[in-house]
Amino acid sequence: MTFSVIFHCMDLFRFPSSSRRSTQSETDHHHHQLGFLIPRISRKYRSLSFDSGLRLIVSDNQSFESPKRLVMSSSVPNSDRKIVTGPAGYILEDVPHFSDDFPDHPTYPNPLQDNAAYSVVKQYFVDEDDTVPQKIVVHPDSPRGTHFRRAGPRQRVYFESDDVLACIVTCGGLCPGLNTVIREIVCGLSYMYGVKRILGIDGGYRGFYARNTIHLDLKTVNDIHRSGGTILGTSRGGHNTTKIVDSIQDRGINQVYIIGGDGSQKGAAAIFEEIRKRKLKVAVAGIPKTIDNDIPIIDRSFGFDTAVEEAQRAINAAHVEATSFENGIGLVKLMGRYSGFIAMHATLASRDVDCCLIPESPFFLEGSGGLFEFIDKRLKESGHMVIVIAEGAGQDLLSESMKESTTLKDASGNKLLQDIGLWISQRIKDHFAKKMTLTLKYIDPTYMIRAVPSNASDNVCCTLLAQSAVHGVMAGYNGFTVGLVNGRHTYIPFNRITEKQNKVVITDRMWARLLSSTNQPSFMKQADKIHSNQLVGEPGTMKW
Ligand SMILES: Nc1ncnc2c1ncn2[C@@H]1O[C@H](COP(=O)(O)OP(=O)(O)OP(=O)(O)O)[C@@H](O)[C@H]1O
Ligand SMILES: O=P(O)(O)OC[C@H]1O[C@](O)(CO)[C@@H](O)[C@@H]1O
Ligand SMILES: [Mg+2]
Repeated sequence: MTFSVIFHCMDLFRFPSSSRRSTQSETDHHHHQLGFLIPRISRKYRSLSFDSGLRLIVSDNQSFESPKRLVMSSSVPNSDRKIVTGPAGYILEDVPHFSDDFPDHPTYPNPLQDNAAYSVVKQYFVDEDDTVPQKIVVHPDSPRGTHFRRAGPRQRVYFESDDVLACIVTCGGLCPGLNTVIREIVCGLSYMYGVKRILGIDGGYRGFYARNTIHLDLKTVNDIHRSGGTILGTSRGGHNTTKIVDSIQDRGINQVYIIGGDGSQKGAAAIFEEIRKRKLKVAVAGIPKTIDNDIPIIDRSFGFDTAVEEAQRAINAAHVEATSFENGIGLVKLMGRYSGFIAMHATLASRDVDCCLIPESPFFLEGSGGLFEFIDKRLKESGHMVIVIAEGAGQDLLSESMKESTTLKDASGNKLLQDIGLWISQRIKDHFAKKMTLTLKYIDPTYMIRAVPSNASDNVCCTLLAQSAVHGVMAGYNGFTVGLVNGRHTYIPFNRITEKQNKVVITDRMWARLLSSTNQPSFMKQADKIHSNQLVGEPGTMKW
């Protein structure tokens, strides 16, 4: 149920859910019906709660001449989506802010202004109106489209250093850089904002209510960025929103930093909604983490660059094995439960891969246009072959062959995969057994790739993400995931991060680049080709 809100000057009018714009007389009529003043707050937004639980947040610096339309949704869990429109189709998908719920919340000068390291920077604080466009490839008459609030420090903060009790939790699968993000949240809070009380949550979400906390300070995190994994431990499952928020409330925690993938960010959104319902002055910030790069909107997730770089070692080994034997095949399985970004980018980086198989691009084995036909052709051409397959690819073929219909799930509800690498290796060996001498070596570096420390580029990425999260929380922003959008750090509403999974779009130019680098066929049957043409959707968020 969405209410269109037309407001003029200092008043707010609520109209029945319709997108029509009201005439002045109707507006006057509604004004009398809803005639109420909205408490002024110290920011551009003022909030108003109706008994229906709907909360509308409007910006009040509107002049009569330039009425804006604010579309709000009262559907849970995004009860306070803040969408502001502007000229030429400008849309800001803003994030919640402390002042939305606590209009009289005190603010303090940002201690950074007295910090020697930052005082030399001319324009260190981010301007209130700085926003970042989601789409940067535009035409002269394109509408300006969706923007997100730019990350960074603001002039005023909503926490006094000694009042802060922050906690950090890591959830889901491992990813290079987890420890760097933990380290830089601790360093950012300590060095930039003088915060001394920071807790680690032990073992993922369940640690909130089932474990003691871990003390974090500059000393304990000093060199953790050199190790893979997470010093806090992680887990899947165990997200009990009530128990988690009870623990946050009982412990007096007022800042929660959640480092995790798409599942964790959904968990963060649920925690934020519960905190809001309880009217707790607690900030919740998500730092997106996934080796699969399956989180939408952001340019890429931290750890992805390291994972692609690490995958090169396995692909190179596969290439050495394949070229050392007659009709040698080196087959490498990489991570990618639902999204094939690692396999795609590792293949493009290597230039030695003859065939890349990902979950988003269906393939079949037997018959004309199938994988076996292509292997036969490639071995005849060059006598060796390297195949890279994402662990989520071909699961349908495997389930069919094993006559398995039930899909097992992990504690978080993610699909538990069969080992496609082992299965397809056996199928290839069986198929060519009577046709030619073939030597196939199967390499599975999946966990090796995600358990390593982050490389230099990801370390910088982790540092800036962590600092942006700290700046945002201290500035009173709430219920956001921090993320790089077109090279700029932004605060993204949870609902945008959790609305879908980022997948390789096989009608995108990037996939075409891959096909032209491996010269593999599309492996699509005619029916799939028609279906995929219908799939032409948003280009993937990979900005290449
Ligand atoms: N829809 C959801 N609502 C609340 N909590 C969730 C939801 N989905 C997942 N979670 C919780 O978030 C945590 C992490 O989820 P999950 O295991 O899916 O990993 P992830 O965060 O997606 O990371 P990765 O994909 O990198 O493994 C788990 O504790 C899980 O219980
Ligand atoms: O960590 P687990 O439970 O073995 O799950 C492995 C999955 O986690 C990921 O590493 C991240 O989601 C996937 O690439 C992989 O399929
Ligand atoms: Mg996930």
